[in-house]
Amino acid sequence: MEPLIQLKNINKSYHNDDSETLALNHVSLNIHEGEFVCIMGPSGCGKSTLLNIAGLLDIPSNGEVVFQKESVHKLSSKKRAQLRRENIGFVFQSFNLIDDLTVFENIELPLIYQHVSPNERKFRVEKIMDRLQLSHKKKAFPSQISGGLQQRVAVARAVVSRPRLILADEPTGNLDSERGREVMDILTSLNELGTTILMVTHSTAASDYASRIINLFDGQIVTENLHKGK
Ligand SMILES: Nc1ncnc2c1ncn2[C@@H]1O[C@H](COP(=O)(O)OP(=O)(O)OP(=O)(O)O)[C@@H](O)[C@H]1O
Repeated sequence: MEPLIQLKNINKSYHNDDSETLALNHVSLNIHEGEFVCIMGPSGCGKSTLLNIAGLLDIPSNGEVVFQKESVHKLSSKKRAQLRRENIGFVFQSFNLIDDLTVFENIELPLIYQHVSPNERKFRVEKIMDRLQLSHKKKAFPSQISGGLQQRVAVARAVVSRPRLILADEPTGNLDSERGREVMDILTSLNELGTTILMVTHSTAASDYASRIINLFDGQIVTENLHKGK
């Protein structure tokens, strides 16, 4: 079976003034539909850069990204954005919630992009708010709720449209262990229904949920392990 995402010999450098940082160095990686892959490694080793490239938010300096058989560098940025919107849900550290939309409206947004009917939108948003214990905050604005609640809103928004792929950067980072487990349980149940998950974390409690763990060091993949029992 064709992988959902193929990264072929990717390099990514950032140029600032007269310095250059090689954030990814000859990275090749295939992610298959239905996998739950975790990327780990020390701060600055290139994890977020890898996630941004796999999520079609950024393009590599060299190498090729193939997403659902489409060679991404051949696509216009508009087509790339469309592919992203239709297929990928993001749970990122900066929650990117929209300040002047309520919790309900933030979660509803991906469904509006997908032209889901208002009744179905209400049903799905209420269901996920209930699951993540957010219902009592549905009319609040992001600035009125804690960082942990904002993170759960970001998770709800990422999963409500049932994307084919979820990219998560430290999805449990701002949460206590019980709330963290709730988020991981949701990601796991989506994965069991076929959603592919690519997650970056420092937390071994979170990485325990993955079926494959990839360790990055200094922009390179150093080890890849299939998780026991998965
Ligand atoms: N926009 C940028 N401009 C310049 N350098 C950058 C930029 N983004 C990342 N870098 C550099 O690229 C390298 C990889 O960064 P990246 O954020 O991908 O690492 P990371 O493993 O996700 O780190 P962390 O765990 O701290 O989030 C680092 O040296 C970082 O300083």
